[in-house]
Amino acid sequence: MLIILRSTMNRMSLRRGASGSRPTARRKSNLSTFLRDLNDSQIRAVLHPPDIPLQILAGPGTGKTTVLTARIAFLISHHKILPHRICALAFSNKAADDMRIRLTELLGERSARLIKIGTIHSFCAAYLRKYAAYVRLNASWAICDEEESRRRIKALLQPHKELLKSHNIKTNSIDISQAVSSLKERCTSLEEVARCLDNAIRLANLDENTGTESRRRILGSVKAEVHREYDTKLQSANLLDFSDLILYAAKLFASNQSFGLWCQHLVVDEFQDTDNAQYELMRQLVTMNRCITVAGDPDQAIYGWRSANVKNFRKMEKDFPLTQRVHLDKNYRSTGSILATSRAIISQDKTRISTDVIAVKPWGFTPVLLSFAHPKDELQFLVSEIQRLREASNGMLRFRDFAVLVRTKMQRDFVEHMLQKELIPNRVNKGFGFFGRQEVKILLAYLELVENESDEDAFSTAVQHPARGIGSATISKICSVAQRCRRSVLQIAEHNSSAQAAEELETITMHQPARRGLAEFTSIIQNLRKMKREGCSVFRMLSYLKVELHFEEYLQRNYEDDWQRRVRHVEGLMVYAQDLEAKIANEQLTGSPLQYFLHTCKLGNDAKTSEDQDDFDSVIISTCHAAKGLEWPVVMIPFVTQSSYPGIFNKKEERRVLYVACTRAKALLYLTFSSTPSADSEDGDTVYKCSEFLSDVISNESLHTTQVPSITGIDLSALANILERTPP
Ligand SMILES: Nc1ncnc2c1ncn2[C@@H]1O[C@H](COP(=O)(O)OP(=O)(O)OP(=O)(O)O)[C@@H](O)[C@H]1O
Repeated sequence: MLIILRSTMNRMSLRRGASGSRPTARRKSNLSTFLRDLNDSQIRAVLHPPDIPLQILAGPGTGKTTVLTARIAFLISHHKILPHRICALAFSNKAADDMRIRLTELLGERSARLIKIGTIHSFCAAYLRKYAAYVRLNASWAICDEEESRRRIKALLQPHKELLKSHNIKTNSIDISQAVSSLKERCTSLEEVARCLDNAIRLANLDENTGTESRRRILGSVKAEVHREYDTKLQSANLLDFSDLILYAAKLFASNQSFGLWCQHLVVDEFQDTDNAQYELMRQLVTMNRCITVAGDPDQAIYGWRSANVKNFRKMEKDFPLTQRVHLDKNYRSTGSILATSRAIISQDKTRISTDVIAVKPWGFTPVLLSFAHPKDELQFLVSEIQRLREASNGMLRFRDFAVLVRTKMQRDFVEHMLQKELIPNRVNKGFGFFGRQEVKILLAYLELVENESDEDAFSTAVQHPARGIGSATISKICSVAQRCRRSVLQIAEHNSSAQAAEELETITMHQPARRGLAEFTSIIQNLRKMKREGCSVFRMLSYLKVELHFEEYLQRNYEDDWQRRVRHVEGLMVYAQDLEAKIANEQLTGSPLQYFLHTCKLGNDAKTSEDQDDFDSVIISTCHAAKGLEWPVVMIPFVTQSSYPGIFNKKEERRVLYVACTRAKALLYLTFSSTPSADSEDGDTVYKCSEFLSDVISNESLHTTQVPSITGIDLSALANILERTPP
């Protein structure tokens, strides 16, 4: 079969030769040159017939993403599938951006722009903007992000606290938030969620038991009631959380199969991390054409805590009985020694489906494993090692070639603080994203209220920043009036609703300055609405806000230490708005530009910002989860103690987390730990042990060393060879 496939490629090259330097021909040449560099299994996956469902199963660094990109290019250029009839779902915005960049190189900008590439959430949002009415959504619906969702659940849990306490039941809003999203991610439809909630509440009412059983049911009933109330409140505020996006889109596709007709091929990366609801949506999307390609690695399934279900590989085989598999087994990223050490970690799990890989690169430098007395010494060592390697490599290694991967946010802050103290340029890789910064959130809140006047959260943030003498007590009274009178919170604030509401509002005690402040606030919102009606761009709305709120002075007054940085973030937001406008000018936009902008911000916390540009030379600090799909020449993993890996979490999944982290390294890997309390512990006297996941590494001397690599002379050439760089 491969001979036939290779001859297809040759024909493509021949055609290129005949047609000279025409752009299309050049692109074909790009693709055929690209295909020529792939190995046999990769080629088999790229050229697999489009109408036979395909699973690409492979370990880390084996080229899954590379192959998916080439497959899309091949579907378009060889099988003549129109670009806009292909849907490619990536796990993150960054991964989607990278895929589009690679496809632009292979197919040219015009074709690449037409392919529907994005995260599953942004894909759902686009559909729901266009067809909101089909699933009974108000057209101006907005997105409730994780932070807001948690805040809402915390408030709803409050009234149940007494009951829980009286039964000695310990829980908190984080547990309940997780239960809410986990139920939505496990279910495959909104109806199923409703049925599960009904059942939980019915069971609790039937309960006549005492003791543990009774406590379990009370907790179940509280979870279900909070969940139900949370959903009702979201509905009345015209909001969808991230899980709702999937469930509503699934409802849309289930309601009418023709919605999925356009999709002639669905491509899914990181399939191991899809949950049940997402799988169901994908299944519905391809019900008609049944053409689907997925790629994934069960060893890299690290989102089980978010209900990702690795069994979806089997489910797919059942739903699409013709499914075939291609295994990729050559790792192009890491050296042999890094892979061997990583394998010693993951192979401890005897129940895993083995997807072992062979290193294409040489054995290289043995991973460094070191213990320290204290975390400060540990980080000090990493800092001096970064400096030493940069200098010793004569500039071949730059700051951006180093990544420090951590397990928790507290560890991340600790590392960030240390690097800053030592004047090492650094940046945090997603997670605590750009759109979560306070100054950005304030401006977005004003715009959110313009788009959705029922958004109480946006109202609360906007009306209090800058301060107008309106406190949280007044805000919650305004919100209560809105709920009682069934009006939007903005209508109440504007005195622009029923006589009953006006009367109720008069009873709220507000000092004169606060009344004036509220009037000024509503007039700003009115002006913004007028701008929106007149078709003003989001950029102009932001410019207006910046001036009207004297925002720079506000930041200067309130953030003495770092106001300049915050001003830069505001400028960054405005550039983002401008870029997006340029982008949508070429696209068929669904919904209003402002709604599109706001949805993109909510879904784009991991999107590339100006700081992410390749020319920004800084050490990356990332959680292991956020490092998925990425790679760096040097990876340092501090705090590899038993209390962090696995800590209190699921052992199998945490082992995979450490495995994913190690396999991000191309040439050098450092694993360190300290015996005194780790950065995320307040536990003064405990002695920490090295993670049990490293026991097989420790017992095998060929898999680790306590000597740091010398990278002078011959070693420097070896490093250059591994990284395919020119030695200095
Ligand atoms: N045939 C090949 N020849 C040379 N390099 C390759 C080949 N295939 C992939 N690579 C390189 O290997 C590295 C890993 O590829 P890619 O990111 O596509 O792998 P992956 O399987 O998606 O990785 P992971 O699942 O670990 O994120 C990249 O630097 C890529 O350019």
